[in-house]
Amino acid sequence: LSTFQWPNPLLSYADNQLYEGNLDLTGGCPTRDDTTISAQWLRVAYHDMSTHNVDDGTGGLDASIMYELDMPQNVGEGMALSLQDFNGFGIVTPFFGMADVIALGAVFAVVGCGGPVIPYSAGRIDASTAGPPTVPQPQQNLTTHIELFRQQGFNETEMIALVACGHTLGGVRQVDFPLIVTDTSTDVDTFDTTPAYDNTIVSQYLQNTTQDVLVVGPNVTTQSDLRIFSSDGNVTMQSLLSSDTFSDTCAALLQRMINTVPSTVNLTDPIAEPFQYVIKDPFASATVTMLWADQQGDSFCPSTGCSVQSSSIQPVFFTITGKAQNLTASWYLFNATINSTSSISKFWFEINNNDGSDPIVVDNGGSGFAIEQDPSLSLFVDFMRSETVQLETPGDFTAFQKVVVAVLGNAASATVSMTAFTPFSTALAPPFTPTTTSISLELDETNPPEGAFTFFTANVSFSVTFLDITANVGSTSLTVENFNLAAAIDSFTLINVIPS
Ligand code: HEM
Repeated sequence: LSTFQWPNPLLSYADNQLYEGNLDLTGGCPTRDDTTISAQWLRVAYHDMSTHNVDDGTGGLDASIMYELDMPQNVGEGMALSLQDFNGFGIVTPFFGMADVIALGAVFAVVGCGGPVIPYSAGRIDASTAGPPTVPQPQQNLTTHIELFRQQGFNETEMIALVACGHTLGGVRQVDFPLIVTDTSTDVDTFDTTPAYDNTIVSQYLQNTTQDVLVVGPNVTTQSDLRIFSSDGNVTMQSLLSSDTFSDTCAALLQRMINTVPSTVNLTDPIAEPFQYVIKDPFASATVTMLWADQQGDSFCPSTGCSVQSSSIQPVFFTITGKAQNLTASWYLFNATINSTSSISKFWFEINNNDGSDPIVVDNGGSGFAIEQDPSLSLFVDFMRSETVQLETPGDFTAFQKVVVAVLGNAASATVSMTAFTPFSTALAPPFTPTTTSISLELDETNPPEGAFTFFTANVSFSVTFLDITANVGSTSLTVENFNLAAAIDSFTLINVIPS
């Protein structure tokens, strides 16, 4: 059973991205530009983190890499390409920025090529300027590398392992490092013979069969992997010959790497398993019931709560992160009709195994899933009245969301507005920054007031994913923050307008 306390928008969103999200480009460890997408994503995460300074707590994984691509240490087409991938996913939100996406990318990179599942935390804060040029470069000496890794928070042993944990993927690109890869017929000289996230980088190094050009390349000055790997007499590399040790060591070090953030930033607890799924064992003949209580003072529901059984069950399609953990799960869906006068104060669930055992109560750690409401002023997005409108004229297709907001209270005199968040940047190159626009809502002519509710509406573009909605009545103001429009539109009515 889950220990996750609802509501927690950041943890919920991170959990959803990790287990059911869009970042699934790395499954099967696909090749791109003669390296792998995973290699490109992991390198971005390391370079972004490399601006950390343990001495003053500044820098770290903060998306400052978006402003650092012209620094020589960040050469390579994989950098801009990866950031374009991340922008294109459109998953940044007002509370989940590019730095969180870069860190999530590292998790997907490693698991996509068969490596361990790195427990993921969210909550990074995006920088708006470049950090210092502190990414290690191959021509620097060992003393410099030890000092750069110390500044990033890693000791010498950790430095050796972390480089091996990185250089199990990808390789060195000839056009960017012509003095390291001298054969101009080579595009990318890979560090080892397998694209997989495995310890071949270690075994081939120890067997003297390595092809890593940062070990055996023609230029002694740029043999940085050789200097680093051998710096403790190969003791650390020997320990990584065990694939379990390699996997565990890399998972721990890469988790620390992606959690290296400015000291002012607080990350969530790590997500090591999906906490939205409270039924852990397959309950073959289980019945799942949703219960709810009405607002205090009203007595529409019996004291045991109103209840409804799940109306349908859908399979959960897990990302590679879930698949790597051998997870299977189902969504139980509910259709509850709630009395508009007595309303709802909280809901919870009961799972009955139908085998004579006591039902399992899922009630958010005892408090229930509380819905806060102020009877003098409340608002919500009305999923039933909201529409996805598609206009199909020959040669032209436009679509938008008609968002309908229900306002309870003295709504005739209300003014309603919203801030719309668009995650995608239309820039062709980094930095990619989201945009917000202000929209005022009008009284909805097509939906006259009903019960105690008045309906307001505005059209928003398809690229908008999150809304902050504010209603003002007299001196009272109410804002619903971070409404996930992208998730809601699945439930909107689809209207196709095809002019004759
Ligand atoms: C002294 C430290 C390091 C040096 C000097 C170094 C240097 C390099 C160089 C020169 C490349 C070739 C880049 C290109 O051609 O695009 C490279 C690639 C790469 N590095 Fe490092 N690196 C270091 C540490 C790390 C660490 C700690 C990680 C991650 C944990 C890492 C991850 C990667 C990855 C995944 C690639 C392959 C990129 C691709 O194939 O697109 N490196 N590194």
